[in-house]
Amino acid sequence: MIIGLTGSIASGKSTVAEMLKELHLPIIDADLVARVVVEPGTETLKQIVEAFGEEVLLDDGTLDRPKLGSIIFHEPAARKTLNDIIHPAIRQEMLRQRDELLENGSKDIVMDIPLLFESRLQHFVEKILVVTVTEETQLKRLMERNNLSEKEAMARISSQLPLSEKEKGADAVIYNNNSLESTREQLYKILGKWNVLK
Ligand SMILES: CC(C)(COP(=O)(O)OP(=O)(O)OC[C@H]1O[C@@H](n2cnc3c(N)ncnc32)[C@H](O)[C@@H]1O)[C@@H](O)C(=O)NCCC(=O)NCCS
Ligand SMILES: Nc1ncnc2c1ncn2[C@@H]1O[C@H](COP(=O)(O)OP(=O)(O)OP(=O)(O)O)[C@@H](O)[C@H]1O
Repeated sequence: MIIGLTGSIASGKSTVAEMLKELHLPIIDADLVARVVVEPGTETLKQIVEAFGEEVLLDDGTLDRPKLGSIIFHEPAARKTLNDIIHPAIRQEMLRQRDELLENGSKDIVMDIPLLFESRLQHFVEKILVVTVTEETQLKRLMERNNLSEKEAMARISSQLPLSEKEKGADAVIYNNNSLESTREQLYKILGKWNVLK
């Protein structure tokens, strides 16, 4: 079964992905893929520099992620420009990794895709698992984890569909406001129902 793991920024996808890794399930991580496809020398990085200028590069030629983030999380048009450049490359690499895992005999695969709904990638997966939290918890955890002001954190949260909308499109929802044990319990129950935990 191909499981799409999603949620919104700082809702707890990586936390759940870690729990899935402990169960030895293979994970395809869209955020990680998004880093690989912009490594120096790639066509994608070249296009980003053409669109945003040399100032989004660090001295060593790698992408200045905080700089690009500070542009695209505040400007919808700039975000669209970046998405149009980078998303095709991310999709291609994620599908390549999925096909490789299937060829090597993996039956259950997790695709961790933060923008699964925003990018309309529901057809990539067979089941959608949404990790959700209340808005207050999301804001608090994002500010703490990324050391962001409330304004910067809100800009990032507002760049995505509300979690309440994502919950509606889910096959299963994990409520991640409480302890990690509670989250793990919910996860195991869902995997059991889907026959992933035998
Ligand atoms: C803007 C960039 C350089 C900022 O890098 P940074 O290291 O600060 O953040 P990171 O990549 O770890 O992303 C953190 C979270 O931000 C959110 N996010 C990232 N990009 C976007 C976007 N284009 N739109 C909305 N939310 C986004 C996601 O929830 C993601 O999990 C980077 O996020 C990026 O390249 N974004 C475009 C690629 C993308 O859409 N990635 C999301 C997964 S496909
Ligand atoms: N149940 C929990 N209790 C306390 N802290 C938690 C819990 N779940 C996650 N966190 C913390 O909240 C923050 C966000 O979680 P995590 O990094 O898993 O989110 P994410 O959805 O993967 O975010 P992103 O989309 O930005 O990658 C992290 O600092 C994490 O340690």
